[in-house]
Amino acid sequence: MKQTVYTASPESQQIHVWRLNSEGSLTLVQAVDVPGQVQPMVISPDKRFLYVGVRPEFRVLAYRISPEDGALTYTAEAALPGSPTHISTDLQGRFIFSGSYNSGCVSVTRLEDGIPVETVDVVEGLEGCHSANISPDNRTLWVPALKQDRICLFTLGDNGKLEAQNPAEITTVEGAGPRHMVFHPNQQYAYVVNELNCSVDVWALNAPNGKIECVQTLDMMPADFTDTRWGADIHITPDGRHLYACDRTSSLITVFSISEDGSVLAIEGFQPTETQPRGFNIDHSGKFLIAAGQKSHHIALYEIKGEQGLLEEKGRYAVGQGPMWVVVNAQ
Ligand SMILES: O=C1O[C@H](COP(=O)(O)O)[C@@H](O)[C@H](O)[C@H]1O
Repeated sequence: MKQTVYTASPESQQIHVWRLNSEGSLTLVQAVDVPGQVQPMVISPDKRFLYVGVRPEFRVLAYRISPEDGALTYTAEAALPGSPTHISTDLQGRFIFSGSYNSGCVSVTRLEDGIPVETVDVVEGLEGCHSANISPDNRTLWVPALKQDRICLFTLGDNGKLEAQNPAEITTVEGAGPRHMVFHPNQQYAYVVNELNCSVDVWALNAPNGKIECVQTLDMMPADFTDTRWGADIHITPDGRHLYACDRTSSLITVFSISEDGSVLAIEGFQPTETQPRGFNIDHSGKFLIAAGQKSHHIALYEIKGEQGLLEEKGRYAVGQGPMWVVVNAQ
């Protein structure tokens, strides 16, 4: 398996393309100058395109990915109705979703043979909208509205229209601030990092009462932490055994183990990382984690070790200014 890591650095308007070597190192393949401050990124399900959200002119750009070395070639773009805070696609590569914190909306952009064409729906009134996450059955879009302590649930139509479900939302405790989330590979649980109180909620997708239910809430900070909580990102290994979430004030990545059925998390340790880790990701073999330091202007590569999934640093690399998003492609 050939793997490529992409990092976005909005302050220097660059994407860095890295080959992930199997022994645990990165080799720079390309530094791409982007026409705008590049923030969120996602790879198309068929692995042919990297989509990136840019500002101050709100757009999604599509870069074609070279099957040889992962290098990028600018291909197309489409306008977005709000500043892109997070972007993702549906599992069939028919639509791009963009969540906008500052504009308080989520939008759907139609793709034609991988090319972004037009906005087909916008839902407003989602204060602090921080991400858009399609469920493993490609049917329900989960959209955390951080400032409203709720996650809105929409059914994705074949035409890309979003229809509020009944019930239309699930709610966190007051002041939690749901931000990013991931699904367990067994499709039974979702894990949400809450930015403002630095907790992680475990949501059962098919609770016995037929509802989506929060079955565990865990404080992700060390017991003696008293500073301002500022959670950011969350990722799970492909085998569903380990979960990681980061806090930007402490520059820590919290390491969780996950019970066999996915329902229970336990904290295994805390990994100090690059300053202000706003984004990180895990490779497709589940062996490596790459974290971006928004204030250190470096990324760090870690090996995921043993039963507990603790992290061992393998190297750190200078990137552009203000790196904040990491995605990994496997070809
Ligand atoms: O994590 C955060 O994100 C929001 C939105 O970010 P933006 O990059 O889309 O402007 C930010 O305003 C908030 O302060 C921060 O904690």
